[in-house]
Amino acid sequence: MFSPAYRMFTVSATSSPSMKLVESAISQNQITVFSKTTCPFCTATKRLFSDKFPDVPVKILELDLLEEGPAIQSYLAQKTGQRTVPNVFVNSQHIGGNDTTQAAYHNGKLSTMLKT
Ligand SMILES: N[C@@H](CCC(=O)N[C@@H](CS)C(=O)NCC(=O)O)C(=O)O
Repeated sequence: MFSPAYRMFTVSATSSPSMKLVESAISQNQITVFSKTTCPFCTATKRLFSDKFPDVPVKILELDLLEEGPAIQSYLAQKTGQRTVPNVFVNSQHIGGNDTTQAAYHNGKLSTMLKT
């Protein structure tokens, strides 16, 4: 029914190393930030979590330092519709970028999610 090329695409799209890395990071950590070391919005997000939620560990993946960074960014775009960093997850839920993360802090959503 499906051509071999279609099957190859489907298999790689559902079991790629970048997908596994992303899915395991967000399922195993309360907070995951996909970041780049050169990105000022990422710095603001990381600072928010370290300043306001110092007791909650944050998993940070710096995509510009990882060989699989571009593949991770592509998978995140496919998963969330968001191509930019930072790309933030809390309790496996997609929060968004820095703007939405800052807003979620100011409206109390982050505190509720992190029960602090
Ligand atoms: N409004 C976004 C801005 C994010 C943004 O522009 N990030 C830049 C890096 S500073 C980006 O992802 N550029 C594309 C890329 O690095 O691939 C937010 O609040 O997160």
